[in-house]
Amino acid sequence: MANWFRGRNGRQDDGAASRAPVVDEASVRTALRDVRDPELGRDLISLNMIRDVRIDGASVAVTVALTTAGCPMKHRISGDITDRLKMLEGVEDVAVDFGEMTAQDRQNLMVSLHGEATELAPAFTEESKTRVIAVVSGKGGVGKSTVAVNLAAALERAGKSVEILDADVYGSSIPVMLGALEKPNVVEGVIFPIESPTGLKFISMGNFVSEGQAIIWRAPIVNKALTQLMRDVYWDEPDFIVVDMPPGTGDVALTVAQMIPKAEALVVTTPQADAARVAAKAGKMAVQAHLKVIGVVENMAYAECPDCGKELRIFGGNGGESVATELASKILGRIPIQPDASGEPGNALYEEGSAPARAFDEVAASIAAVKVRKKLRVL
Ligand SMILES: Nc1ncnc2c1ncn2[C@@H]1O[C@H](COP(=O)(O)OP(=O)(O)OP(=O)(O)O)[C@@H](O)[C@H]1O
Repeated sequence: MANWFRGRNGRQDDGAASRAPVVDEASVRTALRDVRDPELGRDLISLNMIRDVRIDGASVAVTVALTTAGCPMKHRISGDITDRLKMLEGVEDVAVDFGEMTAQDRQNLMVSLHGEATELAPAFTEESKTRVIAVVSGKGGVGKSTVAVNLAAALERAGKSVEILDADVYGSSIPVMLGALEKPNVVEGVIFPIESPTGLKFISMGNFVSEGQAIIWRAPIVNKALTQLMRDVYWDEPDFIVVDMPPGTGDVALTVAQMIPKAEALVVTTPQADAARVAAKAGKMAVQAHLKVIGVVENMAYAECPDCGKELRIFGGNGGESVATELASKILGRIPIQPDASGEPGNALYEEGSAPARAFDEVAASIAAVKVRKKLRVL
């Protein structure tokens, strides 16, 4: 504990007798609830990382127990603590010391992050407040992934916390769409969602394989991998998890639907009759797996005439209406064709206020307005 009271400015206590504290320990601990571990996403107090608080006059020193002594986030944590504690009235110097968690501490931490050894992470259980929106489609290429990421962004704009699970293992496009191709952090067997440049958190099998590498696993292996994503990823029990489902009515889509019976299916179609026919089938499969169909999104519904602003129905058909009727559901949104915001890596999100973004805001508002009855957590 040498250098105990050394602040960021490097000033050191000269060993003088202790002085009357300007704050008490409870205020320091309350303030530290605002400081999050950048990797684990929770505050340092609830993670039980603050081990010691010492106050001497205007100097405060804290000891932080890290999951591993070589934690690369050390400096950031130290800076965040210093900044926060210096906001307390009277505090002039802050010193941050680091220690390491014991094996038992780490075990306790994992249980608190991850729940007991249940089949799926707490967010996917019936008792959790998290609503799971499974975005399904019949045909590939109708814009299912585009809808998934833009819906997630719209829910965030509406003030909700959101994470994305890319379950479209064979065609995972979310990492490219969000411009985040890095591998996820794995701490003590827990996988942490990746944060895209815009702040959307997601996890995708695409981040575990090298870019361009095709996934050729057979269905049982894929099912196992998906189970792992729903069990071993640290889903922070956000308000919503948006799942980009595999297209169609195949084995993998069915298994995912069966694994999360509390999920609500959002069916994506384009106006064309062939897309609508298979989209309705995919919706029925979701119903068979006991998912509730929450609504239909008609993507590429029209293009806006640049001169007169009128709707130009480029594709014939009224796919959205027919899917909604067949599934006894309703259309939550019609998304216009707007090619210039899409297609480029990291550029799949429509700009806030643009016509498609506004259409997604309406979809998000309708979904957020649904009242869901959840089971009580069994203690
Ligand atoms: N409203 C839209 N306007 C213009 N282009 C769009 C729109 N929606 C999607 N697209 C484009 O269509 C293509 C397919 O979209 P996307 O990848 O979202 O479809 P998907 O149904 O998820 O496909 P897959 O099942 O093959 O993954 C992409 O290039 C995307 O940018």
